[in-house]
Amino acid sequence: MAQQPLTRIGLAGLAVMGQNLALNIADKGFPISVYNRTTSKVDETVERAKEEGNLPLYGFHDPEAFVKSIQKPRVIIMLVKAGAPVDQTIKALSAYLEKGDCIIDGGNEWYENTERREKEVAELGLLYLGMGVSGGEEGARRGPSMMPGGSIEAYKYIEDILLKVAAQVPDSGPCVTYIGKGGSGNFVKMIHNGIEYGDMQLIAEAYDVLKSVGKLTNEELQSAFTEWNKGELLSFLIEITADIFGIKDDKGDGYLVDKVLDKTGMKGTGKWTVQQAAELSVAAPTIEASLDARFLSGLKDERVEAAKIFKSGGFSDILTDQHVDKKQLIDDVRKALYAAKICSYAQGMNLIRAKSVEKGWGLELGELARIWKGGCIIRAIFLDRIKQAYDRNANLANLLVDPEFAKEIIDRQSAWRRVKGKVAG
Ligand SMILES: NC(=O)C1=CN([C@@H]2O[C@H](COP(=O)(O)OP(=O)(O)OC[C@H]3O[C@@H](n4cnc5c(N)ncnc54)[C@H](OP(=O)(O)O)[C@@H]3O)[C@@H](O)[C@H]2O)C=CC1
Ligand SMILES: O=C(CO)[C@H](O)[C@H](O)COP(=O)(O)O
Repeated sequence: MAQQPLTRIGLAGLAVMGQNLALNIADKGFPISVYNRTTSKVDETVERAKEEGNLPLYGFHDPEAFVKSIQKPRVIIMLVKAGAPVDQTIKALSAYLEKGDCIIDGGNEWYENTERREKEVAELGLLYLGMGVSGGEEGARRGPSMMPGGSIEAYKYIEDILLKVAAQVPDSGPCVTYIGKGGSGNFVKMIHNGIEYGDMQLIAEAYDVLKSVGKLTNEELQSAFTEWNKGELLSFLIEITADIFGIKDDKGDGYLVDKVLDKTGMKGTGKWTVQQAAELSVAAPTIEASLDARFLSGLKDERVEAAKIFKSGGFSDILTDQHVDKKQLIDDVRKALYAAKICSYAQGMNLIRAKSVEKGWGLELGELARIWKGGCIIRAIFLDRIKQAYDRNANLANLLVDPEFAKEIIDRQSAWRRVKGKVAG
């Protein structure tokens, strides 16, 4: 490889997130060195950098050459699988790092692992950040939401990069801020994911009510969700839900959504959120129910067997014969979904507040709502209202008692009750 000037930053771990974040950083004009344990991914990333506009991205097959290609103090972002792979990557890189250099874990890591590693690398004179990154492949490439926590000195080294690489929201700025000390960045990202679980479950239940009780067709479902996405529910998850109803199965007849197996798993952040809720004695019923729903959805074979047993025992489909005013039901479900969403976010924010008090992190909840407004999976217009609630009162005990949210819940309770009634049959 020809001699090249030292790069500004390094990134190790070139799967979906790492590859796209590295290209994003290069695209914003910061020369970057990249490395991956399996070297074919290095070559793949270098090839993409060429194709996507000759971006200043340089690949290395060997950790020593990789580390030495970065200007001092060196900053390296890791985007590898959480757990042991992070320890192994730190070990491989720290052999060549020098005092004052900095390691950033951009993965979905358990916050206590970050706190342990921060102490371990401090013994080598290295700085450490745990930085949650949200937005999936597209967000990483075009602008994610990032939640860096740990060494403020390390954050200052790369603040200029993060501010440019993050999603930019016109009225509220880049979707990144220094979160706080220790593992706070990972903790906040974990709760973000718990909220994401809650959002996805609420949308799934809204879909189920409209389909099972309202007998809406996919065209009607798409139209309802598209309308919802123009108002208070405007969000990435509602937008992609509307889109999926319009996609035809390219391998057979009908719509893709009707062919998708109703079975899911999870990688762990939602489970950690619920475990933390129990540890902190904070009620988080929506997030807990969404985790339970994932457990149950995984038991597809058992559910099919159970349905046969109940049907043969005379348990009929109680929803079939209800009279339904579709327009009224769509409107009621929209209001119920919004009210339930307020409750779910209130639970997530309560968890962050409780942990912040326990750890002395001093987290600013309004600022978290601001950096979730763009780039991340839970991005939504609704986060503006949460930011405003904390601007009105930074010490708000619960989002539900903010006067505006309280009014929104009260205004929607009749609709919410009607949906409950319809579902109960
Ligand atoms: N995928 C997503 O949409 C999102 C993921 N995240 C988080 O970001 C992180 C990266 O995610 P993603 O890009 O999906 O990648 P994966 O979580 O699938 O991890 C794959 C990467 O980890 C590396 N790796 C695995 N084991 C080791 C090891 N023992 N030593 C060194 N490297 C190892 C792989 O290297 P190799 O190629 O050699 O196997 C590869 O680079 C994870 O923590 C994930 O939870 C966060 C937000 C969204
Ligand atoms: O972190 C994320 C977004 O912010 C990813 O969506 C993550 O992959 C969530 O995984 P799962 O739902 O399987 O736990």
